[in-house]
Amino acid sequence: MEQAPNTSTPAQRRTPSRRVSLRRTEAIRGSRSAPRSQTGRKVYIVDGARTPFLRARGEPGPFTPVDLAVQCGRPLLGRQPFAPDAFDYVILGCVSVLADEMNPARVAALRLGMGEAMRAFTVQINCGSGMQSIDSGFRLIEGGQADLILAGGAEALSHSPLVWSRNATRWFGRFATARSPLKRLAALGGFRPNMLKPVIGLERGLTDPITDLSMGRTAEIIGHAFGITREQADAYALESHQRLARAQEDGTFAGELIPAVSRDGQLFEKDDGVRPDTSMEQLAKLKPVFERPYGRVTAGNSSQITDGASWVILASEEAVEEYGLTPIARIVDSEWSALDPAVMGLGPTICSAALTERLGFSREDIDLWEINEAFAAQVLACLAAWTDEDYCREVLGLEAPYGEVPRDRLNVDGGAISLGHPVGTSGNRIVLHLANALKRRGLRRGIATECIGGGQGGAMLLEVA
Ligand SMILES: CC(=O)SCCNC(=O)CCNC(=O)[C@H](O)C(C)(C)COP(=O)(O)OP(=O)(O)OC[C@H]1O[C@@H](n2cnc3c(N)ncnc32)[C@H](O)[C@@H]1OP(=O)(O)O
Repeated sequence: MEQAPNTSTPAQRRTPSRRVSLRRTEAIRGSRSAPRSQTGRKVYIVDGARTPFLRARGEPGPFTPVDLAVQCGRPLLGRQPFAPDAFDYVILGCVSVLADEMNPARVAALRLGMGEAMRAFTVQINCGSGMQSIDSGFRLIEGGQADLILAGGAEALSHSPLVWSRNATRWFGRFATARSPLKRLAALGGFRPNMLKPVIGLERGLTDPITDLSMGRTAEIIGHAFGITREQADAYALESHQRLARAQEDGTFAGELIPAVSRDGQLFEKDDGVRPDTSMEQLAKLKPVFERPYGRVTAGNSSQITDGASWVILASEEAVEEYGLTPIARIVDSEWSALDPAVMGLGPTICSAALTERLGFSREDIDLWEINEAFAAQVLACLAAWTDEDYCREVLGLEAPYGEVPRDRLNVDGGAISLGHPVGTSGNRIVLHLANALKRRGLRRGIATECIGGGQGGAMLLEVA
């Protein structure tokens, strides 16, 4: 394992420089949660659905986060043998909440006709939000406080709010509160054209506020530390597109993907980020985006900026019996970890290893993996870390390397590089897809895991019921 480089971006140079060292991740050992007993009630994933994932194309897309949640939520609720008001809670992950959709969980619940008595809350833990919503529901059912929960993620990155500079906000405030025409005229005099330049919301949102590193830069850091080459990252990205294209062709997403219709009647049936015809040659032509000229992270091997929503229905054993539901998979347990934000992409290595260790499983006991593809270099760095003796000993506290995850067991139907990454949704989608993929392939046990901007990781272990 190489020491990470001490490189700096112009943004970093404005602030005191910060040494980035993987050794600092040792601190994460203190952040693992204490072993939990397995005496809680059983929690099942009984159904779920998502919208097509639609690329953000530089202008607000046809759906807001709540629109998306409603688009796949309505048919999903319609195919259940119970009424929508039978749920105990609606929980929704959403990172970029729109000002006119505050607490989107509750807005979605009401628009879905789940009744005024429906309790609903929104969770935000950056890219972990969609998985956090499932975990929050899991804990409520496990602890006996609920029997049926609708847990989702909804994100419309194309609608990311624009953030104006402080000067502009101050000026808008003064102008809006000026009580007389004279005062309004005076306030108008303070206007400067450069105030119209927004601090773009999405770019800031994809930059860590503590280290001032973009998410792409954090992938470069760990890619460099674990010796991931540009060719390896491109080959991984190519395979992601090929796998998604194959899954789309062979009907893998039937039932999981529900078409969406915009207010002006346009039908969206398929994920539109996939490039079935991309090649190593085309990928090789793309310039590094985050570290020029020698970096390995390009538009071709990064997750795409996308709009999309996903829901899963969680049920207790009692609810399964009462409504005659057919479980897809059981949530066995979950784990969260925290680490240096500059190497946030390694989050999955820590929480997944801690989860299997706590449950008495080894890496070989896991039949399928969904590791959210934030960046190819980031996923590959995680895989390399698990085979690195020093990393496994020093960071994960393991006596031997955690082991290799075979590529044919990982992200078998593509991932965020080909499909897109609506950040508050992806964690939900990978859990739903893992459950379906385990069942379809007749496999037993899987882990869905993801890195989380800000320096965290989340993992959830499922078993086919
Ligand atoms: C915790 C976490 O999960 S962290 C992750 C959070 N998410 C992120 O950080 C998002 C990461 N992704 C990004 O920021 C953006 O996708 C970027 C900056 C990498 C690229 O953005 P854009 O430049 O808008 O990408 P875009 O899709 O337009 O592609 C740029 C070019 O590459 C080309 N391209 C992209 N992918 C491919 C491909 N697979 N094959 C061939 N060409 C490709 C496009 O055609 C385009 O070419 P053009 O300019 O000639 O039209």
